[in-house]
Amino acid sequence: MTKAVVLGAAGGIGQPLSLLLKTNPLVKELSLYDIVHAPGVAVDLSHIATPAKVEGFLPPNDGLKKALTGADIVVIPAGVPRKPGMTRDDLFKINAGIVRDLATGIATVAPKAFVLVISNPVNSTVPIVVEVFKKHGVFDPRRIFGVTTLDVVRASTFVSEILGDLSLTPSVSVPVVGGHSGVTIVPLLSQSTHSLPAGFAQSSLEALTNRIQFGGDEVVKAKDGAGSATLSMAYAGAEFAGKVLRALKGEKGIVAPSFINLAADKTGGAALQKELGKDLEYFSAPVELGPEGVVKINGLGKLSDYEKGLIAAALPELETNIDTGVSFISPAKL
Ligand SMILES: NC(=O)c1ccc[n+]([C@@H]2O[C@H](COP(=O)([O-])OP(=O)(O)OC[C@H]3O[C@@H](n4cnc5c(N)ncnc54)[C@H](O)[C@@H]3O)[C@@H](O)[C@H]2O)c1
Ligand SMILES: O=C(O)C[C@H](O)C(=O)O
Repeated sequence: MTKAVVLGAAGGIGQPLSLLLKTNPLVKELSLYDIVHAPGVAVDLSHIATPAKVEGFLPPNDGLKKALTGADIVVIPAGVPRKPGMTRDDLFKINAGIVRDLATGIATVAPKAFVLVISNPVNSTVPIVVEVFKKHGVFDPRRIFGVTTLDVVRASTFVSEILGDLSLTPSVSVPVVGGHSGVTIVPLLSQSTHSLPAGFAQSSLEALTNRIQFGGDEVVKAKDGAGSATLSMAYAGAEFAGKVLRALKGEKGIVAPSFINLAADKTGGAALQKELGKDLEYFSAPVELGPEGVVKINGLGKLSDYEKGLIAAALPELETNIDTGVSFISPAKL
């Protein structure tokens, strides 16, 4: 009986993500929690003819506790989205407290659940969840994930557009590593399953890289004050959750990039830190998933000189973002 929980389920991401989870045959129970509207969203979804039993909860009467009881996987899209002119870091003031409180609930009620963090800024909110779990003595680095799948989805789409054939998109795979904001998003286009056209200019490569790094801004601008990516994020979140669920069921060899604590695989994490030349505690890298979460952190593979430069440019901002998250919960550590 696999139980999935969405925290922030009535929001722009939460609703379509809950819809997609309701259609996933591996989900047998789906609990929706939000500070508003979750019971209504749950009743609506409950009429869909798929196996998952859906329930919705609000904060009163121990709603969070009831939603989380027995959870196997918890996805968190709770929090405020960007408006034009804002960076993801501008969301920290509000979202840090939201994520801390929800993480406290998970650490108390469902400490063994897989936690998938969507709320921005991911580079800081994941360390917040980890520090909360450490404080409760229930931290398992293999089970806490920052969802960076939207960057991978964008990279596949944009490369397919350049190749002039969107039908290729499902098979185009580009590793995207680092973190989830601006220059910390590092697409490794030299490792794309589908090569860019012969003679693709360096200036075009830089423009494509920039588009992947700032794809979120493209949506924020187009929505013109009405928020950020919701539908593409719901798709990406359901993709990643689907992989975690398949791994949980015992399927082997599933690999997906995710922003994780590098203690999840001590050997792979140390090797990655060596490659980076920096003892970062967190990084988004391709990880192999298993029934207990992260099995193996893969290295970066062969990088072009341009990609080496992108990684070097990402490291200082990543380090600052991580410190911001850690010190929000554990100021004495820094
Ligand atoms: N990781 C990514 O790639 C990615 C992509 C897109 C958006 N995001 C982030 O996801 C978050 C949500 O975006 P959105 O567009 O769905 O926003 P939204 O405002 O539409 O929805 C957020 C939901 O969270 C709920 N919420 C607020 N505080 C809560 C709490 N304490 N407990 C439970 N629910 C609470 C709100 O009521 C709302 O329903 C934002 O922080 C956004 O930046 C991340
Ligand atoms: O850009 C944002 O603020 C939302 C999200 O992180 C995205 O990449 O679309």
